[in-house]
Amino acid sequence: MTDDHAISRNGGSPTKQAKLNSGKDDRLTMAYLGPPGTYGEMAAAAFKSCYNVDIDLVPCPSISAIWERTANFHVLPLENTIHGGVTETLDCLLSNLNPFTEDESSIEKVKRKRRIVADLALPISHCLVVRKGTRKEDIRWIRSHEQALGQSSKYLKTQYPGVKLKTWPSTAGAAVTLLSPSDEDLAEGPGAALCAKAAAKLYQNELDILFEGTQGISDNYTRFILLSDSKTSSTHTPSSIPNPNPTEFYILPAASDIIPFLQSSQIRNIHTRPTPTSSSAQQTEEVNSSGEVWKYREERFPTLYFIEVDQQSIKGDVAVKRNEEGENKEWALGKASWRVTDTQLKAI
Ligand SMILES: O=C(O)C(=O)C[C@]1(C(=O)O)C=C[C@@H](O)C=C1
Repeated sequence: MTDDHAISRNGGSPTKQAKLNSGKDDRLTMAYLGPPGTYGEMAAAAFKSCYNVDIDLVPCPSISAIWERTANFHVLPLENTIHGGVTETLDCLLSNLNPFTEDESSIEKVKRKRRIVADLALPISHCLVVRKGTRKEDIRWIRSHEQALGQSSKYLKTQYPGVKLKTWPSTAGAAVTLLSPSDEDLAEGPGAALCAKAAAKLYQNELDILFEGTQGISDNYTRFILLSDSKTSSTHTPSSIPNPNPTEFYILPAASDIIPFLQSSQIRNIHTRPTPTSSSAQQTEEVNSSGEVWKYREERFPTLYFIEVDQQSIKGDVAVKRNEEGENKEWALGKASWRVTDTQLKAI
């Protein structure tokens, strides 16, 4: 597997990237969040195990780098039991609603064709790791992915009040920074990282686990989604059991677009994200009684909606509406038609 820092410096090995970009290499590729020891790596291994063909795992240095990477499959964390939606993932998915432009680059066209095909719920438990010899009372800062810090916020507030929290694109990447600290880190004193036990084990000669389970509860899960383009999903079928109750995903540009879904189906989930550059902002304003120009909420706080709908509950109206209004009104982002089960996950 490629070293994460090599990727962040070089954008991946030139030969491999050239092959991925050219599409001439027949081998299938799956982009996920590296370096080794991330939860994303575990999710990718689980999705990969459901295919009967060999798939090259392509580690990427951040969630947005996964989205920018050309590959047959993309593995993204979507939501977490404690900390909710993974904002970087939602922003990547919602960027598919950007207005189409004539001079759109080929990667933009490729990104528009990606659809969600499967999901899994990975159990998440974080370890607090330090360089060997560092004691609890020495720790001046703690680094991890925003989600791991958020999931552990109660523990961090009570056990490490006043300690500086630093974000990093991945949990395992945060642990790696302890191995060769930057000048800035050294100046701030000894630090710690939150990561999976798998990452702590990879560096067990250099790192110690000071505490296991910083998220505080045992039933903590992160849901990962698998995306692929229609050509890949039509030619490669997973061996996993189809989801008996699949869900469909949509991006909606206005809150009012949720109404037909509310009337005609069961909504399982709604995530919202601000979109300052969104074309959905309405250019309407009126003068209020004190002569002040009142701008509508949509204009000052433009928002996109990512909704998940129970497919079996969708009644005719939404289906008809979909055909009538097409992709200008709403964007279908695919369907989780299969799932890696908890039993399959345990076996990996
Ligand atoms: O940093 C990692 O190890 C990841 O796989 C990312 C990620 C996330 O984005 O939510 C995945 C699972 C955990 O919730 C923490 C971090």
